[in-house]
Formats: sequence, structure tokens, C-alpha cells
Amino acid sequence: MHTGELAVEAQGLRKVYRTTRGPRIAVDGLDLAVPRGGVHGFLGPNGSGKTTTLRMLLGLARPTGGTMALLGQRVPDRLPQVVHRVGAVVESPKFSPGLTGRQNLLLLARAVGVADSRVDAAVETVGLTERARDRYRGYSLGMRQRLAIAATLLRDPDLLVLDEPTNGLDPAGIRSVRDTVRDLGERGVTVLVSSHVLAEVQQVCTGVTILDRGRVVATGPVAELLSEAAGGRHEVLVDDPEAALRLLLPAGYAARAADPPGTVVVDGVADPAALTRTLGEGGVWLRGLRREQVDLESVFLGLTGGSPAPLARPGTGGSAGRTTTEEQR
Ligand SMILES: Nc1ncnc2c1ncn2[C@@H]1O[C@H](COP(=O)(O)OP(=O)(O)OP(=O)(O)O)[C@@H](O)[C@H]1O
Repeated sequence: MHTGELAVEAQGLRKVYRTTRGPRIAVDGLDLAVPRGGVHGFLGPNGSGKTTTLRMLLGLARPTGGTMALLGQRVPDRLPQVVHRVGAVVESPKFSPGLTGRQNLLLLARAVGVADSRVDAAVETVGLTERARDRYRGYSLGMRQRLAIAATLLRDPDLLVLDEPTNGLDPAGIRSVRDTVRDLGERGVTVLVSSHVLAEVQQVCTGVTILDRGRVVATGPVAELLSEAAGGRHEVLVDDPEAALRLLLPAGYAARAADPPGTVVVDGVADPAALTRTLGEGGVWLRGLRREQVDLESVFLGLTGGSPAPLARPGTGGSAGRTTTEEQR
């Protein structure tokens, strides 16, 4: 069942929190298949179960049901066998404020038994070299986030799990984390990254899984999801839309005139060459042909109903009202 060809797998994963207001289903029979190598986005509205899923994968929360594997090893049972190959930032890491970033990493490197030389390499990878000898106390949020990523790189992980690494960062910080993540993916590391910044995800991720209310609503390569969502819709620009429709409709095309005048929209075009031939042979010459582009944001909003989950509705979703005393691990 868990083959090892995938970096991350989950089948029928479930998590029910017992809260003072009754059971709350955070993850509801989730299947996940993240291929090895590249960056995989893990998306969903607030409260859709992303953090809970990542915490279960890393052994930080106990599933109510289902099975999971990391790098082919069933977890949590075989987590000890695989944990040295997995890096993760799912909670704010604890660094000593009075030490420099580099000193913090040196301490960690010695604790996990890796050579000091790896520290400078990790710092370089996240683009923190210039500030590595400054005290952690004076780091901005973005620098702290990058140091946390650097800490996960000390052991040269095959799989990196990042929970909203760009949360709270300014555009420059977002870009630098994005570049770091992309570099790592290109070096063959599998990065599973949850995020709300869809434009970033679209730029960096090769694959994506979208959650809504604890379930997967879409998963696959980003390019495929986008082209599927676009449904082969094309815009044709012609001088005489009526003449174009007289040729297209009998030929079986789902075509209609649209704005601005001179535009014909055609759905489900598998072969644009055949479309242009139909028009040209009928004496209607194209002024333009444009394939409709869909961005990840519209796909996401279309699949998840467009709005974040309600924040404090008992028993259904929402991050508010979450307390550690409610937690059943
Ligand atoms: N410790 C907890 N005790 C009780 N309920 C919890 C706990 N942690 C999470 N939940 C609930 O589980 C659901 C999923 O939360 P989770 O944090 O996994 O979502 P998320 O997708 O990471 O959200 P966000 O994007 O807001 O970080 C929510 O309804 C949340 O309130």
C-alpha cells in the first residue's frame, strides 16, 4: 500500500478533536499522495485542516483514523527510522535571542551530530549569510523564518515540511522564502508547503493539494489543474461574430458571442488548429485566438466556496476557540 515511490502518503486520514462543545472534525478521511522531488503546495481556507494534517504526519498529533507514510515508512510507527531525513517547520522554533543566528545553528548542529561546516552552507542556502553573525534578538520575522528553514537543512533532508513559511512576511521576505523553497525543490528535495499566498504557490509549486473542511477537493500537477479548470475555453476575435457562429455551431462547437463586440467564446476546444480551419474554410478569418488562462486563486475560490471557513461555529470549523486544553492528542 505504501510503496515508497511517494514522499508523503495518507489514506483515509481522520482527526476528531474533542472540545468542550463536542467533537470537532478537523480532518475528514483525507487521501494525500505527494510525489518525490519538487515543491508541493498544501492549500485550503482557514480551519480546513492543513496544520492538523502536517502535525499528524510529523507525529505531533495522533490521528483518529487512517494511515500515513513518509518516504515509504509508515508513520507514526516507523517515524524514528525516517525522522533524520525529514525537516519541518510547523511551530515557531525556539532560538536563543542572545546568540547570533550562526551560533544558534552551531548549537543545533552539534546536538544532532552534523559537521559545523554544514551551518554556513545552510545559512547560505536561505540567503542569511550577511546577517548570520547578528544576534537573533534583532532579526526580523522573515530572517527568523529563514533561520528556521536553515535549521531544518542541517541534516540535508530528503523531505521538508513547512507550515505557512511566508506568514506575516513582507513582499521581500515572501520572495526570499519563495526563492529558497524553489532552490530546494530544484535540488531534488521534496518540499510540502502549506500557504495562503496563492500567487506564490502558483509560481513555485509543481503540484498542489487543495483542502476544504478536512477533505481533499483537488490534487495534481498545478499545470493540469489550471488547464482542467480553464476547460479548453478560447476567445476568438473576428470581424463578423454572427458568421463565425453560423460555422461553429453546426460543427458542434459550444460557441457564443461575447463582449467586447467581435469576440466569440468557444468552450472545450481540444484542438485550436481545427477551430481555425473550420472558420477559415468558411471564409471567416481570425484576428486573434486566445486560450483562457485561469489562475490558482480562481480555482481555489471556485473549489472552496470562496470564503474562509467560519471561525467559531461549533463542531464544523474555524480556528477560533482552539485551546490547548481542548486538545485530544
Ligand atoms: N488543538 C485543537 N483543539 C481543538 N480543535 C482544534 C485544535 N487544533 C485545530 N482545531 C480545529 O481543527 C480544524 C482544523 O484546524 P487547522 O489548524 O488544522 O486548520 P488550517 O487549515 O491549518 O487553518 P489555518 O489556515 O487557519 O492555519 C479547525 O476547526 C480548528 O479549529
